Amino acid sequence: MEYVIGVDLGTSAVKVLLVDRNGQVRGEWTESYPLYQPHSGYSEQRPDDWVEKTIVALRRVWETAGISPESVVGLSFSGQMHGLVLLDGDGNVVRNAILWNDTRTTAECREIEEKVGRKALLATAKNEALEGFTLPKLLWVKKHEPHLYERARTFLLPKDYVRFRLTGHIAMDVSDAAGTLLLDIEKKTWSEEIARAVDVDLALCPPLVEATALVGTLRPDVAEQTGLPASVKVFAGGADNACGAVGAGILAEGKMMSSIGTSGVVLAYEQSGEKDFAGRVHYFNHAEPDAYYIMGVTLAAGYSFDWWKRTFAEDVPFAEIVKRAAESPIGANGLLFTPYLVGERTPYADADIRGSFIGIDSAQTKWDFARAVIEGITFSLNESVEIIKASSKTIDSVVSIGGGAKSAEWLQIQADIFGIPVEKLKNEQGPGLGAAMIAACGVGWFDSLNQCADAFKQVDAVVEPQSDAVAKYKELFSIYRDVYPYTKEMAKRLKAFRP
Ligand SMILES: Nc1ncnc2c1ncn2[C@@H]1O[C@H](COP(=O)(O)OP(=O)(O)O)[C@@H](O)[C@H]1O
Ligand SMILES: O=C(CO)[C@@H](O)[C@H](O)COP(=O)(O)O
Repeated sequence: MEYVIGVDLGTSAVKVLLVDRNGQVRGEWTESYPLYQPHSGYSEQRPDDWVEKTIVALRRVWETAGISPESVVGLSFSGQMHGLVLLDGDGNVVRNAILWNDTRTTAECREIEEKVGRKALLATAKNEALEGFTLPKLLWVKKHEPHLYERARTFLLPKDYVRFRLTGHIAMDVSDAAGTLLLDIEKKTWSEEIARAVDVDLALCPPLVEATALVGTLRPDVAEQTGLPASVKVFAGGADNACGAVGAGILAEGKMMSSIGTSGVVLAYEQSGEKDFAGRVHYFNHAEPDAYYIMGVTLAAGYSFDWWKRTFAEDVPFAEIVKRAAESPIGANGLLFTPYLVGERTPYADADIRGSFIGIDSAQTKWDFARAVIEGITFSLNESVEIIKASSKTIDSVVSIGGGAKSAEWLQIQADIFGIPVEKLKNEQGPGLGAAMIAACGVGWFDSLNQCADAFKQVDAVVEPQSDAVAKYKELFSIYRDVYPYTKEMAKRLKAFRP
């Protein structure tokens, strides 16, 4: 039996899946790494942590599955998007990576809007200047750490850096490059116009490849460390949301995905790259060549849940917290939560907003708070569902992936808040599966990602919305929506007191 490997470089951990020709997951291994948040709004990771942990996970996955490593024929990647990795001329990392959920770059976003022009930005990059994207981070380093910027010769995104270290080849795939704000989304080339306007040398941009492209094989030293054969074919791979969409079979119009990882994402397939969504949603190239997707992003989805657990119930496992939270009624006995712990993206592009609990009552317990957190995260995702529905897409169901899809109770809350049936897959690791599917097509097992998805995607259950719950959540959602405008100015005034 032959196998392929999908590596998902997430924000909380690297998750490696070993998959056979029938799409059965034969092995899984996860290695976590720290996130550094020295100030409010800052979020960094050490790129070499990603490499070290990926190498450990690649060895452990075949060892624990008890297979011969010689039977692994292909490998590909899915990665957290937008993070800036700067390399010097010798391929060494110049500073810690600045991640997608780092919001220190509001001034740089305004600078991009002013110099490129919002109209030109939306025509070429198809997206607004948001703090999370890569170009504002590049400009921040240029302004605040000029000595480091001068040393930089190339910039990469997180999974591209790991792939470079594993194969020795420098490249960035188009689906991830779409999140830099430097890509001409329709032409799939670096935009000279944007680079010139903000005075960034295009020589910093790496060669572009499709997510499905073969980029090389493993370096001999990496083969030795991982125990895998040096002949393993390595395919570029894509942005985690693009790969999540591949793994969830979002490869045709009318299909939608919700992902609750560290971030929260609601995504829909888009055949054309020529539309104008006026920046209301992110509009990126898919991992499938010549396809696109639109999505809305909640910055702190699983991250809010993580924060709550860390702060109020450290020793209680996630699954147990969800179970206890589900015992609290819909609306958590009158408590509402907004998940703006690190600012927000969709629908409020606001780096200064912070979260709230509204309606605290002496009768509430800590499990009401847990329920409010879970509901608040899902309300935030529902803002994106509403925008996508309004963009004239007919959506019959949503495929749920990510850590948040592990709990049946949370899947029911998603179905009830979205008012749409929610599909649960056998394995919630959509991005890792999508990466494995890219490798499976690359080594010739399938002719197309669509054909591979038909064989690999395994729906475990469909969770139907319950009409009583849908009605109650509709009412709660309208209260939830009022919290942002009422707290916006207060959050700005509190900024001076944040660490
Ligand atoms: N059993 C569970 N039930 C619900 N949510 C969970 C469970 N286990 C983990 N999570 C949530 O999933 C998140 C991790 O999801 P994951 O998709 O692995 O994230 P990432 O890709 O960002 O590393 C955690 O932050 C946590 O909030
Ligand atoms: O910034 C975005 C998408 O624009 C995030 O979705 C990142 O891609 C990180 O994803 P997770 O670690 O939550 O999977």
